[in-house]
Amino acid sequence: MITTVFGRNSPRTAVPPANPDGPAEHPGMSGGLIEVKGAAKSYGSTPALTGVDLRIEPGRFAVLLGPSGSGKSTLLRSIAGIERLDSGSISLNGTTVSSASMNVPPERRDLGMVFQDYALWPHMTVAQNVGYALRRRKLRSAAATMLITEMLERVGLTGKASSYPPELSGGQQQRVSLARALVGRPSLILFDEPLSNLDADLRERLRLEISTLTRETGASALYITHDQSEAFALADEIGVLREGTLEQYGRPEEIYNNPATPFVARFTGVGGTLAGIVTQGHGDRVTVRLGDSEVYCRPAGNLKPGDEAIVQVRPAATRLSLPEHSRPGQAPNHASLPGSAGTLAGRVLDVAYRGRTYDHVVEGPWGRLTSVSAPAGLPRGADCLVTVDPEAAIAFGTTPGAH
Ligand SMILES: Nc1ncnc2c1ncn2[C@@H]1O[C@H](COP(=O)(O)OP(=O)(O)OP(=O)(O)O)[C@@H](O)[C@H]1O
Repeated sequence: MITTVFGRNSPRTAVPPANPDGPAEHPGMSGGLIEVKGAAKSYGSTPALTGVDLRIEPGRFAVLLGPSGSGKSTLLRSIAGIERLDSGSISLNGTTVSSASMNVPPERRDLGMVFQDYALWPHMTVAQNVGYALRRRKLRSAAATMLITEMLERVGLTGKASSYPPELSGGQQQRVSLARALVGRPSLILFDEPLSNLDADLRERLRLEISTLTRETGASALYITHDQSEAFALADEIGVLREGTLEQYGRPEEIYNNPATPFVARFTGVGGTLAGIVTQGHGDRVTVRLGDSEVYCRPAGNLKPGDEAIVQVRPAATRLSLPEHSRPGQAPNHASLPGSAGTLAGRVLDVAYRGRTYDHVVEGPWGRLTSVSAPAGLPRGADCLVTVDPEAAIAFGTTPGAH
């Protein structure tokens, strides 16, 4: 985490950014093109970004997802102009704004920002905070008042124009911050984990408002979070960062269905990672032996028999059933035929009620799956079968040079 006057960790009374707001030069523009090329940045001997390339098309809502310390804030703050790159460049709408030798200040970048800690002026009213974003527009005060009133209405704060930020709840303060970012119609809006300080219910509601209102303005957006469900709920495109490197950037479906690396798969939701040996390939399927069982998977890259592999199983890829000996009178079920999904015999270690379904933790000689869902709960200790859908079980080679 970073602490600066602009940072997420600054206290509620922090001075807001020099310009957390709207367009200085091109009011009324819609989404801008953002191009990041070879962006690198270290803090002393700690690398934060190690050569990131990223292109966000105009009007797209991009989300950067990554664990703590992966470089999300550094990239966002470099795009904002708050941090300087060591090498590489950033351009907005075709104009270079950051490079090793130059750094256009935030207030000249035609962007708005929403921070985790709101960064509102405590001594200004709500209307003045929002109006701060319009100060460069030299609007007549009646026109500015109209824009501010409209914006406050949009974010559900009609009647709070004369309140001061410390008189508002966290959710209301974040709405003021959103109004301030949107009112000037910048071509780019940056979101620095804006929902992290809010409770679950409010997070959900505000997330929807951020999504809807931002898309209505037509602005491009870059949003950082470590929460995969937030990323998938908001994004047109998701970028997954790890240790200062962008491991993959693409549509949510691409990221989920074709994760480029085991890390991307793990960070976007897996219900288990199982280690085994590839025994067969059938075109776009491989068979992986896990102990005395086999599963059928989609290979990430080229895998051949004998390769060591890990299988990342998406939670939606499993189906739970009782073994034959627990279903008297039923014919044997040879589920483990090539081309069909493999079945793993195991035992229920834990079970949790999740509303419409039950989530089971199932263990066997092949490993452990942590999120096996079923409409009815099996008791702890019960023998069971887990059928794995090959479409959502992805095998990555782990033999050096295997792919
Ligand atoms: N001002 C700073 N001084 C020294 N090191 C820093 C500074 N800011 C970031 N770093 C380091 O740079 C790396 C990337 O940090 P960054 O804050 O960009 O990651 P992040 O993904 O946003 O993490 P978090 O979600 O915890 O804020 C980390 O190793 C971090 O410790």
